[in-house]
Amino acid sequence: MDALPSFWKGIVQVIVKDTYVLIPVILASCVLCTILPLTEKNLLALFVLTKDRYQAWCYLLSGPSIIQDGYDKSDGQPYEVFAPDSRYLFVSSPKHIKELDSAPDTVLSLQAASKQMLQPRYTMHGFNWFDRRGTEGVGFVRALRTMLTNNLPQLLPDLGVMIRARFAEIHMEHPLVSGKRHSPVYPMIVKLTVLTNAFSFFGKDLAKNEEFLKYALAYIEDTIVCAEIMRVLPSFIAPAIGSIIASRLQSHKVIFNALLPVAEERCRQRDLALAGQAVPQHADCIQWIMQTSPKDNPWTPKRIVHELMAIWFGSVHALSTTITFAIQDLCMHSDYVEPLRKELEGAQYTEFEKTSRGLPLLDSFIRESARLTPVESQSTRRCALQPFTLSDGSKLNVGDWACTPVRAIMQDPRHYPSPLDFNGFRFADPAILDPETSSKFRFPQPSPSRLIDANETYHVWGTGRMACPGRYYAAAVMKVILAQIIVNYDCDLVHSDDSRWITWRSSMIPKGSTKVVFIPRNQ
Ligand code: HEM
Repeated sequence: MDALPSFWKGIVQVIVKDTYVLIPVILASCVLCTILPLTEKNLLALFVLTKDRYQAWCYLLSGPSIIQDGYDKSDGQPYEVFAPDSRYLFVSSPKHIKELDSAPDTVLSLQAASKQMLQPRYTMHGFNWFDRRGTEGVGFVRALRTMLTNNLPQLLPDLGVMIRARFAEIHMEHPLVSGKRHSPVYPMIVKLTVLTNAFSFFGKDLAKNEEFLKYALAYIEDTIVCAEIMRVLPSFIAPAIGSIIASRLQSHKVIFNALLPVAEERCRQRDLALAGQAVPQHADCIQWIMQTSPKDNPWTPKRIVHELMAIWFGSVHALSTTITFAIQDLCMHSDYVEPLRKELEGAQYTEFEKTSRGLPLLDSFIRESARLTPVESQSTRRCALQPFTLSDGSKLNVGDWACTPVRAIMQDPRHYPSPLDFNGFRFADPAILDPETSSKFRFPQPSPSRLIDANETYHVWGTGRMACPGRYYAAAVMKVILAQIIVNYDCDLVHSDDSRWITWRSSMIPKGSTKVVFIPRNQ
């Protein structure tokens, strides 16, 4: 809640009050009592219904612990969890996960699950998002997975300079308390991520446009809150309320209107190029999304902007959350700072800027932080568009979701020895450290792995053929931002014992009130 702007805070506070949970349940019980004869069977059915609905609403506030509880009791078998708007079937065995991954997109759909989560009709300027993935092509995967990743060596040096300067500016805005600046770390990192992504996706002109950046940030917050309101409303009233909220939200209109003329100009240049004329070259997401749209039915400027808005949301939220938790881990585990600095101050960083790969110690540190505090406890979401049955007989009805309990799997001692201990170099090869340094740390995994690896026991990026195509970019940006902090500042949490996050559904969101003291090293 701390992470939300004040207008939305009020609304969310009202929604999550216990009364809101109980009133519909009590009213439904009263109605049923009056229309059904009070037999023992009916009373039992009523009790079960009331309990199930109560538990479904509890999921909103206690999702991660409900998912963990189900995992602990399931012994590797699929188990169900109810939310107010969905039934989730959690699967964790490699065999069942493979079955999800192999199901056709017309049966189990990531796109339909994302549509339910983000409510693009109301939050993305009326985006008519198809349930079935690939209906209008999946060019965006190549745009992000290949073109954006290949462009990283051109981006990284500029990003480093820009992040360093902007971080210092934002830092100076924070109040001095007993001679030290107390920085609210989550809002600070969200601002930096917005700037970084705007530069990488849309180029330096839009990244310099303060008004655009302000609304690009507000758009993330508005989307989260508006989509949540839509999801908990009864379906008969949702379209009316949704239209009212959408008409009052400024951010999605401003973003749409800022991107539309750029997309129109790019489409005009595309047509000129097809007619054999010379046109300017561009290397940004607007261009790549346009280029990878279906050849036989190229996207209109409006369709390109809708796609960019969807990618924009996905790119800022998870990225800023993961970086924030990694900074907090850096504060709490300061023994890692020295070897990390050594890695970052040497030739390895120059090589990283040239290739976008490497920095294995920082890579492992971020992977370990995301393992213990993943932004999501639910991954690999697939909404059933048709009934589906797993090999053990577990059924998904139309509208149910299949998913994986990512946090529970990543904290399972069968996959991760000492699962609740933070071992920042857990995923690194001990041989890359000198023996004296390596003796100070533990390397409990049997073999090293990389931050971008998506495998059977690490679902932060999803799994299988739909694993996040933005993860190469995300990993590189996380390294640039953290490198700037590690090299230029000593950092410490102001109240290290306070809780650092809130949960909503299956998400863990850093508290906006958590403060970090960043002391410039050159002071
Ligand atoms: C730490 C940051 C990020 C995390 C944890 C993350 C996580 C995920 C996850 C869990 C999925 C679903 C995969 C599945 O269900 O199998 C996903 C999909 C996706 N992500 Fe990311 N992501 C991150 C950053 C990004 C960034 C920066 C971009 C854009 C540059 C991006 C673009 C996408 C897209 C477009 C999809 C949909 C893929 C498809 O439909 O095939 N993500 N991401």
